[in-house]
Amino acid sequence: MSAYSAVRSRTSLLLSETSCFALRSIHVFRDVAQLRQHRRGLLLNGRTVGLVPTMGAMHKGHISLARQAAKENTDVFVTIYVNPTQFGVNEDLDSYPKTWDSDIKALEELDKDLEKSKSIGRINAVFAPTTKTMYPVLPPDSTLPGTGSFVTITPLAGLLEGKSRPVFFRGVATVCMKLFNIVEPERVYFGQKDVQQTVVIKRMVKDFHLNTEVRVIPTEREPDGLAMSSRNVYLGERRRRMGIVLSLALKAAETAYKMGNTNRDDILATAWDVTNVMSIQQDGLPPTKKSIFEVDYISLADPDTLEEVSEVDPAKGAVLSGAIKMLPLEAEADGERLGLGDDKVPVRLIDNIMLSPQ
Ligand SMILES: Nc1ncnc2c1ncn2[C@@H]1O[C@H](COP(=O)(O)OP(=O)(O)OP(=O)(O)O)[C@@H](O)[C@H]1O
Ligand SMILES: CC(C)(CO)[C@@H](O)C(=O)[O-]
Ligand code: BAL
Repeated sequence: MSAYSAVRSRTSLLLSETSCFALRSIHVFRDVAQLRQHRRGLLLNGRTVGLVPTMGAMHKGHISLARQAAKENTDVFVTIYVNPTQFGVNEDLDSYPKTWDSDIKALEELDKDLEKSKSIGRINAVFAPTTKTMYPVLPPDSTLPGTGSFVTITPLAGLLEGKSRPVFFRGVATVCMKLFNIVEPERVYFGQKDVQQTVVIKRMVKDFHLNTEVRVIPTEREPDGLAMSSRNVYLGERRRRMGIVLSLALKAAETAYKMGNTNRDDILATAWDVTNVMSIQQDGLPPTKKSIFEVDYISLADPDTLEEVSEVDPAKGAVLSGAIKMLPLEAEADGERLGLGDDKVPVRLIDNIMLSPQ
């Protein structure tokens, strides 16, 4: 076993047994009290904390959030917690990818890079709580109306993603309120990819007078335009190729807007043309070649309220967003590279483009 993997496996062991330990320069906390004590020390030394909430399964999108946080704060705290209350009862909580060792490795590599580049900020801590820590009184409830202490942000939480995932934003707002209360960060970092989440969190911070600044960081994409997402590991080569349909559709609609079109029907028709053509093409293929997807929604909405607009106000711009479901493959082709779960898991992909004010 290499020295590195020895450290890593020791880490996994320690994670399950202790409440706080240090990985080279990064502190790992499991409990609230130790984290608060550590955070208070930073505050007394005039240091600032940027919080990056994640569910782990790190990719370049997460790293870009942490990198930005290190530009604007002396210390970055990353949380890794797969929050049960944001998953509906039939959603993918149990199969959500968990990659602790490679997550920590990615954060350590980022931290080394920050040290080399003499960044003002460094990765200071990882908070990886247990569910008993995050939900200390009642077990997490994913049903509606649900029992427990929740933060609900209406009507925002019921729009767009909220129509298909009715408990999602209640769970997100609730866990983020807990994380913000525990860490008391100067700034919190969220990705543009989950645009509705950023709008919900900004509303929560404003309505509850939370003493933190919400920073939204651009979407990291693969070279062909697919938004990076932890769930992309479920896409084998065939579904992965088809996964770009949403970003292509949104790009086409953005082009219509940039050419001066502000009418909803015209802008959205451009996006639907792309999804319809690609869908018809797939329908004509044999089961070993096709990759079928369903469009959940394509939306053109106000950037603050996320209510649908019939005309883009050029002074304000709009959010163009969508969600598709990549369905399981009907049949596997010989020698085909499959994704995690052998392409049998339906995968929800979301994406958006901000139509900027003109
Ligand atoms: N491609 C991306 N670019 C920038 N930020 C991202 C990207 N993907 C995720 N993030 C942000 O990282 C944070 C943590 O997200 P999360 O751990 O859920 O990863 P994810 O890739 O969004 O996973 P999922 O597959 O569940 O959508 C969120 O603020 C999210 O918006
Ligand atoms: C913000 C978040 C970490 C809350 O669990 C999650 O919704 C995510 O990863 O985007
Ligand atoms: N990235 C948001 C978390 C989720 O989709 O469950």
